[in-house]
Amino acid sequence: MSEIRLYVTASERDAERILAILSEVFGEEDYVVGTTEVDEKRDLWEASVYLMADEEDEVRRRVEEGLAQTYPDKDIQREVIPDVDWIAKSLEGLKPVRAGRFLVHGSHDRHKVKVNDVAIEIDAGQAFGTGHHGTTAGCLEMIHSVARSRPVRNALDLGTGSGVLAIGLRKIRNIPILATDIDPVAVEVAKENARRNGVARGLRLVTAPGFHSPAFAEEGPFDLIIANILARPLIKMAPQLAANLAPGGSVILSGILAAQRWKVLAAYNGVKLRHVRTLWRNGWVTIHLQHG
Ligand SMILES: C[S@@+](CC[C@H](N)C(=O)[O-])C[C@H]1O[C@@H](n2cnc3c(N)ncnc32)[C@H](O)[C@@H]1O
Repeated sequence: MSEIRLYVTASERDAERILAILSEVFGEEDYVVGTTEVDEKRDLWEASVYLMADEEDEVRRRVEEGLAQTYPDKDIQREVIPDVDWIAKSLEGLKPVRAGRFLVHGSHDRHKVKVNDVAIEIDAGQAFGTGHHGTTAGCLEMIHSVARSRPVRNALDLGTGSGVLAIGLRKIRNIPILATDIDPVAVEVAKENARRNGVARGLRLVTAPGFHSPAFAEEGPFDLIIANILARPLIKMAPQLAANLAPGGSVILSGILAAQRWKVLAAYNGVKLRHVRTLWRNGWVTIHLQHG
């Protein structure tokens, strides 16, 4: 189901006030709210709430009621963040992308791989993850740094898409990896990509929504869990994700807009995962958390 952003455009001061109103309206509920700067010179900001499409009428009514007293004339705008957007985004530009030691490239750019590159060959297709999106590149960079600094004996890539992250990790660490996706088409694409990159052995690919598969208990708990999904499902999954993490393990989260990061961090602090590092790429953040 698509995610929706309802937002109001205002000056920085008003956007902060509107954010306070939205925080009051939605309190401890599971909605991500935040402000984003749109145009510094014109002092234009957006205060937003993120929700699932089937909640739109109800959430819009509550936003209207919340703003009625102080901002009765503010226009509530909407943006659809459809799943298909992930694929469209991943098709943007097909030049090779560097992230850490990784070079993600299409088959037409095989000749551009240099000696020290860890090459991941992915052709744009039906699954998200060619390396062009800030979240994928951020995860690859973070995987490189975590794998270098911590013992990682097994890993989970939740929401694997094209398989790019699992393939990258398998290329630098000869460890068992479970990679899952809610979308069976993505799982098939990832299997093909794993074969093409010569890392099919040791990489188990499974179709599963969230943590609903016996594969997690069979392969886990994991020293490293990578999940590049959206902020809201990540927040919901925090307890299950923590339960599948080995003691002292690391988590890499992405798919999070900069304005959403505090809420994600709060959810994960609640399950005893502490913040280690945040990487920023094109308005998206990738977060490294550690158990204990
Ligand atoms: C942003 S893409 C990330 C793909 C790849 N890991 C990357 O970093 O480029 C998110 C992927 O998560 C999958 N996904 C979304 N919700 C999921 C869920 N609840 N459980 C498992 N996979 C999910 C989507 O089908 C999609 O392939």
